[in-house]
Amino acid sequence: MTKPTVQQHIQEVLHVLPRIDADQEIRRRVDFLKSYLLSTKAEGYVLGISGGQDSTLTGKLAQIAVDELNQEITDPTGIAGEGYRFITVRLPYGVQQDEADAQMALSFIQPSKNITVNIQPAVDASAAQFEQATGEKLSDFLKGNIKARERMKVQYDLAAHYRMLVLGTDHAAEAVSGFFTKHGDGACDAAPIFGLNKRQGKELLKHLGCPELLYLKKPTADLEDLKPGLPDEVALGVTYEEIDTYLEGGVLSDAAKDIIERRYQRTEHKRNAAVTVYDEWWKERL
Ligand SMILES: Nc1ncnc2c1ncn2[C@@H]1O[C@H](COP(=O)(O)OP(=O)(O)OC[C@H]2O[C@@H]([n+]3cccc(C(=O)O)c3)[C@H](O)[C@@H]2O)[C@@H](O)[C@H]1O
Ligand SMILES: Nc1ncnc2c1ncn2[C@@H]1O[C@H](COP(=O)(O)OP(=O)(O)OP(=O)(O)O)[C@@H](O)[C@H]1O
Ligand SMILES: [Mg+2]
Repeated sequence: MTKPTVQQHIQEVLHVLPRIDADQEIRRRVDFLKSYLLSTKAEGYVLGISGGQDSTLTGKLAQIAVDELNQEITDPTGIAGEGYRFITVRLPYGVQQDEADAQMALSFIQPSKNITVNIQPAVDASAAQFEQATGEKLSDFLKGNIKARERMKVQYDLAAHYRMLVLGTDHAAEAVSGFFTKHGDGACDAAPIFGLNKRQGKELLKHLGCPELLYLKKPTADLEDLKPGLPDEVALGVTYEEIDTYLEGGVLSDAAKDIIERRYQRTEHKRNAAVTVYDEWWKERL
């Protein structure tokens, strides 16, 4: 048997299908959220809503899941008095430039409850303490990762307080490039859109009746003070169209392929649990 190419290997590991049936994908991901929740003692899900594509999709699927559970279970008060809930959380760093988009996402999702926590005081305090302790300036880039980890922390605080689970928005186009903060937005209890690429995520949102603006806007991590709204594609040096084509097994330029595969190799540690003496993955070269 011939050895699979790196592209085929990645496609398989990340579970990407070259073609999807949007209704079927919505159904299986909502069902997954419902059955996983039922298999735990948790009373719902928590997720940060940014106004971007991934949290809009993940949030909508979560709300459908809890709504269906509450309809199907004859005594929804059986667990907590209010049935299952989905709590969204707005986590701006001060004032968010695309706050209107985040509000549009919330109107589309119609969460059971929304909470807003301004992460700026906590992030600024962390950065200031770091600088005082080391006597060195923290880069704007690394401060961006503090923002992502602060958002993770708030979501876990809420989940623990309300006896819920934290959702993540990791998907194939993000996983392949390792474009997330380790133990920041990369940390979660369940990742319902895993395996989809960016294009497929758009397709699901379209089927769900999402306002176009929320899936046609340029994806951004929006973490750097000095580069507000920096498009992911600029930071990555490759477009999502190219990443999606790669993940679907399509043909793209050698230059784009090379960027994707180098990123994949470099970020292997992010797609694994902390390395131990029993692991071998770090010795393997694709
Ligand atoms: N080989 C290795 N084995 C095990 N661990 C390794 C390692 N190399 C680095 N590490 C660890 O990983 C750390 C670096 O990883 P990390 O802290 O994630 O930092 P890093 O990958 O440098 O930065 C995160 C990237 O993700 C982007 N991001 C973040 C959040 C959201 C989004 C978005 O799309 O919304 C994008 C962000 O713009 C930035 O480009 C190192 O400080 C080290 O602790
Ligand atoms: N300002 C914010 N408020 C609440 N949650 C946020 C915020 N910024 C980021 N997040 C959380 O971090 C996740 C990762 O951000 P990411 O930019 O990858 O996704 P997105 O904004 O939903 O979609 P897109 O990639 O299209 O911008 C988000 O899905 C969301 O859960
Ligand atoms: Mg974003």
